[in-house]
Amino acid sequence: MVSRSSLVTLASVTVVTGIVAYAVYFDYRRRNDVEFRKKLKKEKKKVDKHVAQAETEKQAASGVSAEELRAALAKIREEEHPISPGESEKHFMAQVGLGEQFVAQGEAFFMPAALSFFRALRVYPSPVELIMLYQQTLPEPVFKIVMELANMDVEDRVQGYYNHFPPSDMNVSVQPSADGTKKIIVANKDFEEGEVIYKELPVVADLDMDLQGKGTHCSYCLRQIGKGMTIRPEYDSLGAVYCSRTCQIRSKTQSENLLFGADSVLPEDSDNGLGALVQKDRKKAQTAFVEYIKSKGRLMLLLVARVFARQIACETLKLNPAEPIAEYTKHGLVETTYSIFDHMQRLRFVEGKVTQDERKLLAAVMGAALPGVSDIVTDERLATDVGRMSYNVIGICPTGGREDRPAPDERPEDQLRTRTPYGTSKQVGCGLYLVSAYIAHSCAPNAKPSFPSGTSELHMVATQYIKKGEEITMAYVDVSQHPDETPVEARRRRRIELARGWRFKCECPRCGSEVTESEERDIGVKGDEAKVEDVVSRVESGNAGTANTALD
Ligand SMILES: C[S@+](CC[C@H](N)C(=O)[O-])C[C@H]1O[C@@H](n2cnc3c(N)ncnc32)[C@H](O)[C@@H]1O
Repeated sequence: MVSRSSLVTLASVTVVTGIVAYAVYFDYRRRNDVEFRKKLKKEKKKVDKHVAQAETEKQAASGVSAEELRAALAKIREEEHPISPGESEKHFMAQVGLGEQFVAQGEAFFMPAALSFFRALRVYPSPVELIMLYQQTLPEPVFKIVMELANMDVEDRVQGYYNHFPPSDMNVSVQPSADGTKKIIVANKDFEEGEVIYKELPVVADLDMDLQGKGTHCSYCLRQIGKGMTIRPEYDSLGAVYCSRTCQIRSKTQSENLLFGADSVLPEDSDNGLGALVQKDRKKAQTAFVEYIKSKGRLMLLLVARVFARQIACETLKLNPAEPIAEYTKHGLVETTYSIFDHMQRLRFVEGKVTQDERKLLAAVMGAALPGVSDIVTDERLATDVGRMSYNVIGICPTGGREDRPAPDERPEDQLRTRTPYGTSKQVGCGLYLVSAYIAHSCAPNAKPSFPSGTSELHMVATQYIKKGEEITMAYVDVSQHPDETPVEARRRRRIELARGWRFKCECPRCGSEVTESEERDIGVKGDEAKVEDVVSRVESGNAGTANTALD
């Protein structure tokens, strides 16, 4: 048997790697396509039949050297990878078939057999399920080779993440902090004061609730729109408006259609009339969700919904052979190396609060657009993602922000806080910026986010000379001293805001030199309560534990 702890790790690791990407499609097929289910059953039967024969041929350990496995893995990685779910399914079936044939040839063919089974595993949406099936059906040496390969593959992928992220043209890299407890952003070259270090677009962004649907700002890029210049789609339950067709199309493709639109989510030829069938339910579910988030001001829930929708959109776009995938990859609509899920998983967070009703409302919207996908909205995942979102979003304040934001009516400790040196009260909305999320707070920062194009495009600007290798910092809160404050009061305000919003006691050099012992008390937090997901810290410390030792 595969041990439970190994399976849990494997499950999470495979989720981290983004193999989950195909799940949306496969899950849909499994539920809705009788032929597909039959095919899977047939494959299992073939494998079962083989077991009886393989039982008599059981070998000892794989005995394949690490070098040999690494070379084989490198070769497999160079092979063309199927992109569309249709291609993946074909590839899966072909590789399982090949593997069986090799196994039937006997021991001398165990290595090529294992390579085929491993190729199949790489594209299968529920790898843990398949591994369990492999364990029951494959000769032990073949199973061991498959597991060794899978293990190497996952480890390389997870550990290789920071070789791809941030993209090299952003002039910064992610490095461990001096005490090794977190990750920080470091400059890859020198920057003069006032120079733009990098520009970044948000993965998701939204207007504050009071501006939603008002017609004054673009719902996608958040730009202020002149009177009479708005594009208002015919149907949109959130009341979105746009400044241009480009914004409308990007928004629709990424998340708006699935959450608040009326068009079919699947391309026409894969739709099978589903679109027309679900239209009524869709409108009802959307209206209930919109009413809820507007009345409760649940901006973070809306942003998380957009992340879910964007992930699904990435998968459904791959279903459309008429659309060149390269186009979408160029605009970041389809990720090929690491998915949005991979990125999200690594963000630091404090667990968020989500009610059962909220989960049901969102699941209903998603399920009505694409039956089957609501399963990905679990209580646990939603709470973590809402926590991650609240913890990492940056306030968008073009030209220094606005003055007419309604004062929040929650208690200070429950108010929405976004990272912005201008103060959340000045923002028009907020967004999740993957690179900027890694920047630590300082009360004497060397950089600041600005929005010179009047949109959600963030420019990280050096506010002083920054030397190559130096850590980049920004202020999460307004660190200036207001006219009605003494220096002690200003310090206390910013430290309390940091404690309430991000649950840490600021340890920046300025606080280190200014804060007296008596001021240390009463800010509501002792150390740092934020965390990264267990599986991420385990994998990053090289402790994944998924090797062939997974056998009890
Ligand atoms: C620099 S890290 C970047 C987060 C990154 N995603 C990670 O995995 O470590 C940001 C975290 O460091 C801590 N932090 C940031 N600025 C800090 C400060 N001035 N004093 C103490 N802790 C700070 C907080 O826990 C914050 O969540």
